[in-house]
Amino acid sequence: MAAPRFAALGGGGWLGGALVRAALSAGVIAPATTVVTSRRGAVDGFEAFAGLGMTADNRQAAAQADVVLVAVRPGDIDALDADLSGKLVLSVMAMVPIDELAGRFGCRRIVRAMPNAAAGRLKSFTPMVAGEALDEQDRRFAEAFFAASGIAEWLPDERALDYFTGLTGSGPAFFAALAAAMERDAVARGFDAALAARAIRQLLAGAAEELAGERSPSELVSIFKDYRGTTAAGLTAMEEHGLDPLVRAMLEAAERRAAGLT
Ligand SMILES: NC(=O)C1=CN([C@@H]2O[C@H](COP(=O)(O)OP(=O)(O)OC[C@H]3O[C@@H](n4cnc5c(N)ncnc54)[C@H](O)[C@@H]3O)[C@@H](O)[C@H]2O)C=CC1
Ligand SMILES: O=C(O)[C@@H]1CCC=N1
Repeated sequence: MAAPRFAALGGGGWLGGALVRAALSAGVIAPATTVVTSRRGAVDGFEAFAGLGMTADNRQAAAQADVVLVAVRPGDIDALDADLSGKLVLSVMAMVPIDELAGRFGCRRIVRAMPNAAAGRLKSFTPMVAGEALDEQDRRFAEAFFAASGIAEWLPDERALDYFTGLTGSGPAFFAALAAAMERDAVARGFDAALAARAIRQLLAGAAEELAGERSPSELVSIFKDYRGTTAAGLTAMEEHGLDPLVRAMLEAAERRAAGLT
């Protein structure tokens, strides 16, 4: 697959930058045919990719591209001046549906994708939804682009993407919140904050590797319950204090926000 002319609008940001660097490193796009836009016109983080273009001019960058990534925050979309008609558009913006993208930017070939904060570590889970006008080559390109920063999978429709926006898009923050709560508890019990921080970071790194192994999360929970020891006591307390309803409320709130209902 030859590298297309590519423009990343807002590509200097956290997520856009991670996606573009991953795709450049994987050879899905090429520095000489890629332009990253930012408000200032130049951003750090692309030093390894000689020949890559940078500009503040979204309209011009998009006009010269075949494929356009839109990676600004939803609140910045009104100020985004670009005509994307005739382009393959990849949007990672939460809360901006395909119909709205088509209406604002005049595009028809649209992929909405929802990577997560692990994209920079090439460990994103990235669900994608295809707009109606996509052809097979567009689908293959989107798969290659998002697979460069993790695992990319198609979902059937935007309702499913709204749910996954909470589940895996926001997911890293939910684990961060649990870890931060454990850290706060240790500090409240009088332990040194730096010690608590080191302990929790190592705990998370180890637990993540273990959970990515052969045993599923529910298998691991069940194995630990069988000991009828300290872990089982803590797990039972989690259940008794409403773990499942808490998780349901958390994911429903994120989903409703993704769907524009709150
Ligand atoms: N950070 C995350 O974990 C995830 C973010 N997203 C979506 O990705 C999008 C970007 O999020 P982040 O990268 O986290 O935000 P960010 O704030 O780091 O990046 C957005 C970038 O767009 C730039 N920008 C704003 N207006 C611009 C304009 N008119 N022209 C050129 N550049 C402009 C900003 O200066 C900034 O560098 C959001 O729409 C968000 O919903 C989706 C999934 C996960
Ligand atoms: O919080 C947000 O709105 C975006 C979408 C998923 C992760 N970050």
